[in-house]
Amino acid sequence: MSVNIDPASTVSDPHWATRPDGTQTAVSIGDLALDSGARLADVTVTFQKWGVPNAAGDNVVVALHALTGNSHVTGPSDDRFPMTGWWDGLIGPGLAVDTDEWCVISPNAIGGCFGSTGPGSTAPDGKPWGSRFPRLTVRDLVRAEAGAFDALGIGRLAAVAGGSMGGARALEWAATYPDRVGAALVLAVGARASADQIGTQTTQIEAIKTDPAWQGGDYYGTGRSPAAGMGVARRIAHLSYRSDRELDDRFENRPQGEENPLVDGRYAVASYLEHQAEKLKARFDPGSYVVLSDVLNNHDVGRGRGGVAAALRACTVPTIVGGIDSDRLYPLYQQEELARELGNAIGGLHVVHSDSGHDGFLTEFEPVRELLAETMQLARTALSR
Ligand SMILES: CC(=O)SCCNC(=O)CCNC(=O)[C@H](O)C(C)(C)COP(=O)(O)OP(=O)(O)OC[C@H]1O[C@@H](n2cnc3c(N)ncnc32)[C@H](O)[C@@H]1OP(=O)(O)O
Ligand SMILES: N[C@@H](CCO)C(=O)O
Repeated sequence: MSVNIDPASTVSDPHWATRPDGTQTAVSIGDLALDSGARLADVTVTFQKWGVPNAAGDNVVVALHALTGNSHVTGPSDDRFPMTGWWDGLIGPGLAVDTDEWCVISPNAIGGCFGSTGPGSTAPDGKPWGSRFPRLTVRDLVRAEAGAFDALGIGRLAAVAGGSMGGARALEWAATYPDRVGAALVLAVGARASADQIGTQTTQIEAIKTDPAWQGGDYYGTGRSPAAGMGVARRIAHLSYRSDRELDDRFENRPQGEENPLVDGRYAVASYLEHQAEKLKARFDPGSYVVLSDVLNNHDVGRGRGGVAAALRACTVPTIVGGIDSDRLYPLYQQEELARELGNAIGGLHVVHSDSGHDGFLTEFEPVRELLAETMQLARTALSR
C-alpha cells in the first residue's frame, strides 16, 4: 500500500489559523536546499494543529513524530489516520500541553507518506519521485519545518518536543535555531546515530530493497509494492523497540495458540511480530520507510559544527533530556551524553522506567506527561524573560 494523505485544507484557507480541531493543512515552501548539496523541488509540508496562535504569536508548541508516526498526535483513529494519536491524552484542553494556553502544531516529516513531500509524491514532471527522491538528513527535515513555519508567519516556537526520530528533530531544532526555540523535550535518542543503530537500520533498508517488487525504488503506479520486504524490516525494528525481558515475560517460547512450531506452526512472538508487520503494511509506504530509516542513519548533531561535543555545548536552549531504562536501541548512555554535554540541560537525565524498551516514549503515559509538563514550565519561564 502506498499511503499519501491529501490534506483537508491549505493555508490559503483564511480560517486555517483559527480552526483548533486538528484539521490537516498543507503549506508550500518552494525548493529546499539539502545537506547533500541536492535541491528538493516544490516541497509541501502538511501539519495538524490544535488550539490557536495567540495575538503575540508566541504560544506555538511543536510536537514531532517518530519514524512511522505522523501528525496525528492526539485524538481517536479515523478514516484518514487509522491509529489513536501517539500522545493521546497529553495534548488538549486542560492536559499536560493545554491547548487553551498553547497552540500545538505537528508537521509530517518530509520523506514520509502523510502528505508532506516524499518518494511517493508527484515530482514537478508529473511522475512519482521514486528512485529520484534525494537522501535526507534530520537537519533537512527540520529546515523544511522551519520553512513551513516561515510561510505560516510563525517565528518563535515556545517549545519543541518528540521521541526517537521526533527527539532527533527536536534536538536539531534546538541546535539549528537556538534563538527561535524557547524550550525542548528530547526523548529516547542520542546526539548521533550509533554503529548499532546504523547496522540494524541498514539491514531493514536492505530487506525492503531485496524484495523484487522494489524495482529500484520505482514501484509507484506499477501495482506492486515491496510490502513483504517492509514486513521483514518492521519485524527487525519492532524487536529493537521492545525489551528482551518484556518479550520473554509475554511470550517465552510458547507456541501461538494450538500451532506446533516443530511441525509448521509459529511461536507466539513470531505471530506478534507478524501482526506488527501486517499493521504497518496497511498504513505506511516502503519507500518512505527506506528514506526515513536513512535519515536516522544520517543523524549527527555535530556534523558541520565541529563535532558532537562542540555542537551540544553551543546549544543553550533549556532542554529536558529523557531516556528509557530498558531501551536497547537508544541506550541510556546516549541520553547521559546529551544531559552532560548540552549547554542548558535542565535537571540532568530524566530516566523513564519502562519494561517496554524504546517504545516507552509512546507507552509510559505518566512519566511522559510529567516531562511534557516540565517542558511547558520551561517554555513559560523563557517567555517571561
Ligand atoms: C511517535 C510515533 O512513534 S508514532 C508511531 C506509533 N505507532 C507505532 O509505532 C505503531 C506500532 N505499534 C506499536 O509500536 C505499539 O503498538 C505501541 C507502541 C503503539 C503500543 O504498544 P503496546 O500498547 O504495548 O502494544 P503491543 O506491543 O502490546 O501490541 C499490541 C498488539 O499486538 C497484538 N498481539 C499481542 N500478542 C499477539 C500474538 N501472540 N499474535 C498476534 N498479535 C498479538 C495485540 O492483539 C495488539 O493488536 P492491536 O494493536 O491490533 O490491537
Ligand atoms: N514505534 C515507533 C518507534 C520508532 O521510534 C515508530 O514506529 O515510529
